[in-house]
Amino acid sequence: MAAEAAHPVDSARREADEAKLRLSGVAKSYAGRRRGTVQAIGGIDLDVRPGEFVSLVGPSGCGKSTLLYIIGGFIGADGGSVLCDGREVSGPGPDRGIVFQEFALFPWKTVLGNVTWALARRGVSRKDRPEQARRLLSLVGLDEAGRLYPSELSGGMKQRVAIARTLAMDSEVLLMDEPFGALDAQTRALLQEELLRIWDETGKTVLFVTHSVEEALYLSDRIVVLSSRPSRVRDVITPGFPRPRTREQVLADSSYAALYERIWAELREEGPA
Ligand SMILES: Nc1ncnc2c1ncn2[C@@H]1O[C@H](COP(=O)(O)OP(=O)(O)OP(=O)(O)O)[C@@H](O)[C@H]1O
Repeated sequence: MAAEAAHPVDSARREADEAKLRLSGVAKSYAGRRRGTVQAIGGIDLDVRPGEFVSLVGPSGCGKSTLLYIIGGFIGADGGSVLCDGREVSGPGPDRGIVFQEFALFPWKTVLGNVTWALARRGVSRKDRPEQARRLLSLVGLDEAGRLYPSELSGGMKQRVAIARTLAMDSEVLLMDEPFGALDAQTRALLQEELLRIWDETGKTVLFVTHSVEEALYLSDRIVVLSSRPSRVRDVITPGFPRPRTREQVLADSSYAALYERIWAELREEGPA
């Protein structure tokens, strides 16, 4: 006997239950000193599934960073709700790690010290920290750099340490705010490849803010295009390039050019915030 087709309402409910992150009507305004109230986010609904890689693109100033900080629990929303694993987010938590564009390392600690700090915060025993820190540094390609200080590192190396430190927290959700925005093109391409490898190895759920349509297309399962301020979800694109993927395969895919043009056309229409 043929299997019964799932009832559409049941499958919608199951998908919702499985959401790692669930944003419902998230809104945020800032009280400006000179400009009056700035309504940054107008009401965002979005579900992110466990292990999914989702990118957020949108015009400058539309509230992408704000949204990430709300999900991280660093600032509160004025309206709506954010659920992580079905629990309301009310502040920062070990289930959500954040990587910023600016590397935010402790300059007085070595590379190893920066990563060990995060392991200590997570409650890893003193005995196990050096071994785990070395494993994480190896994962981001920094086996030899443990004794160096941040001032001795290139931008790309600093960002690798920042990623290792966030991985040390072992958060299931990684919130990444233009993590490669300050890097040169070659380093950026290398780190994109490494991020995909790490994501594949660790199964993290990633929400990734970027200004680069190429980057979003290469990395993501889904791309969320936000409108200009007060931002809403304007479009959600599922590129569907096979995984594991290489940049060359993605660029050569017959649907790449049309997707690229579609996202750019939407961003052009929205204009700057
Ligand atoms: N602390 C704040 N106080 C007042 N206004 C703020 C504050 N933070 C952000 N804003 C305003 O809220 C809006 C959204 O800012 P946000 O940095 O979240 O946008 P973004 O999409 O990440 O920008 P970009 O693409 O340029 O990085 C902007 O108009 C910004 O000026």
